[in-house]
Amino acid sequence: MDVLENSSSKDQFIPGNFNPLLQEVSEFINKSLKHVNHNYQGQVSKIQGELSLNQQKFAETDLNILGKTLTILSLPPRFTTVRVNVLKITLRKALALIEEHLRHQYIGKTSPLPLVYPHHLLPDLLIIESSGIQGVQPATKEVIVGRMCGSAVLRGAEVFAPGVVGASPDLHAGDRVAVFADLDDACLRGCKHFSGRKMFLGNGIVNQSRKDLFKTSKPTGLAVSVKEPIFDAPSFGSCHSELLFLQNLPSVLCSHILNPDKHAQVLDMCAAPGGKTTHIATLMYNTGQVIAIDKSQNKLNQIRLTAQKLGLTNIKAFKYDSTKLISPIGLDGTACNIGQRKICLPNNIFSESNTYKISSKLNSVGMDQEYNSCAPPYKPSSFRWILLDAPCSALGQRPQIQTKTNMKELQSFPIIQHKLLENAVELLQPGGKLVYSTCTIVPEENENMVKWLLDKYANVELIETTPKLGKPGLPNCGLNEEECGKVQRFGPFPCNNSGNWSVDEDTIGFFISAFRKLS
Ligand SMILES: C[S@@+](CC[C@H](N)C(=O)[O-])C[C@H]1O[C@@H](n2cnc3c(N)ncnc32)[C@H](O)[C@@H]1O
Repeated sequence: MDVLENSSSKDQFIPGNFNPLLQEVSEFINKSLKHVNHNYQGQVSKIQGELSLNQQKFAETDLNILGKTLTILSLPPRFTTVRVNVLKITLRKALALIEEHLRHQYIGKTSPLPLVYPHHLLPDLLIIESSGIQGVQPATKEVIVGRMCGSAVLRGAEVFAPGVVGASPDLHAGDRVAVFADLDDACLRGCKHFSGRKMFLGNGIVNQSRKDLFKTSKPTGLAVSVKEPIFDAPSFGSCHSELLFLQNLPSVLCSHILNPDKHAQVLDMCAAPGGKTTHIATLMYNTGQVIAIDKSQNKLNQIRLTAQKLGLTNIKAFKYDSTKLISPIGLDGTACNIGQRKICLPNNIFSESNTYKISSKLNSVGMDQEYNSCAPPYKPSSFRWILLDAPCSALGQRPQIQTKTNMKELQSFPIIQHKLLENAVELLQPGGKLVYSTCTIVPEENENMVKWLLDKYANVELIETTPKLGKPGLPNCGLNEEECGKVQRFGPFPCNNSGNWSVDEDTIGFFISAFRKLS
C-alpha cells in the first residue's frame, strides 16, 4: 500500500507513483481484488523494474496490482475511440475528417500528431493513438481548476473560465502557466496561493488575466489554452457530432455483442445518456424500435439530442424506474404489452409529465398512439433483446483523479443490480438475449452478479460474448473456468511486461456478460 501512503504526503502528481483516490475506496477495491493479487503475483514479479510510464521506473513497493490499477485509473487511456455514424459517412471519409481536425488542433502543441486508423475488428470504430504521458515540468505561475475540469483537461480539453477556482496574483493574458486540479475541493474561489492537495495537469497560455477571471461570479470563455499537457489526448468538443461519437471501446463492443436483428424491438433498461442506445439504433439501420428507459429526465433529454444529431428516429425514450418494469395488472385489457395500444388508467405511472417525446413528429395524434403503445410497464416475456448497462460504482472510469464515493455507496450497487436483473430476466422472451454490463472493475458487481443470476434462474444460461476483445472473468469469484471464458473483462489493468498496451488493453475498466433464456 505504499502507493497510497505516499499519496498523502505528496502535493503534486508524478505519473507512475501516485494516485489520489480515496483510501476507503482503495481498500474496497483491494478487498475485492485480494483473490486476484495471488494470481497476478507471477506476472508482477516479471515486470518488476520494467514497467515504465513516462520513462520512469516503478519502485519495487509500487508493484502490486492495486497500486498499478489505481495509477492507471488516474490517467486516461492512450487511445481515443470514435464511433462512426456509418448511416451517414464511410469509415474512410470519417478518418480523413478526423485527421484534418487533428492537424489544426496540434498546431503549436509540443506533442506529435496522433495516428488515426480503423479498429482491427469493430467495423464502425476509429482509433486515435496519441503519445500519452509527456515529460513536463510545471511553469512558475499557476491556475487551479476543479476536479471535473481537471479530468476534462486530461482528456484533451482546454480550460474554460467557469472551471477556474484559483490563480497566481500577477496573472496576465499571454503568461505561461501551470494548470493544477484541486483534489479535495478545498480551494476557495479567487484563492491566490493554494497549498492543498493538487495534481499537475500541464502548462498552457493564459487567455484572460486574473482580474478578468474573477471579476464576475459567472465568468465565460477560454481561460487557458493547454499547450504542454502531462498526458497528450485529442479533443473533439462538438466537432462533426452528426457523424462522429466519442465512445469508449468496451461500450462500443457491448452493442455489437447484443447484435439485434434489423426491425427488432430492443429494450435498453438504463439508457441515458444514450451512447449504447444510439449505437444499437444504428446497428439496426434506423429500423425497428429501441425502447430507452432511464429514471433521470435530464439525462433522457440527452438521448433525444444525440438521436436527433445522429438522425435516428427508431428510439422511444421513457422516464421510468426499471426495477418496476413488469406490468402489475396482467392481460385484462388495461395491461401494457408491447405492440398493443396502451390504455392509461387513473394514477397510472404513464403520463405526459413523466414520459419524453423523442421527436416533434410524435405530437400528432397517430404518432402519440404509437408512442403510448410501447410505454412501460410491460408484461413478462416482452422482449427478445435486452441491454442492462447497470448503474454501478463506475470504478473503471478513466481518468479518476479523485472520487468521493464512500464504502456505503459502493455496497449499495449490487442491491439495485439484483433488482434490475430480476426485471430483465422476467421481460426476456424464451430464446431471447440479455447483455449485462458495468463500467467497474469490482467483482461484486460483475462475476459475482453473474453467479447470483445463474444460481437464481435455472432457465437462464450464460452464453459466449463475441467479438472477443477483453480478458476472461476473474477466477475465484464464483465462476468456473468455462464461465470465465464466456464473459469479458477490461481491467484490472494490463500485465504484459512491455508497457506497450494495445488498444484493447488500454481501456476503461468494464465488464460484459450475455445470457439466453431457455424455454
Ligand atoms: C451506466 S449508466 C448508463 C449508460 C448508458 N447505457 C450509455 O451507454 O450511455 C446507468 C444509468 O442508469 C440509470 N438508472 C439508475 N437507476 C435506474 C433505475 N432504477 N431505473 C432506470 N434507470 C436507472 C442512471 O440514471 C444512469 O443514466
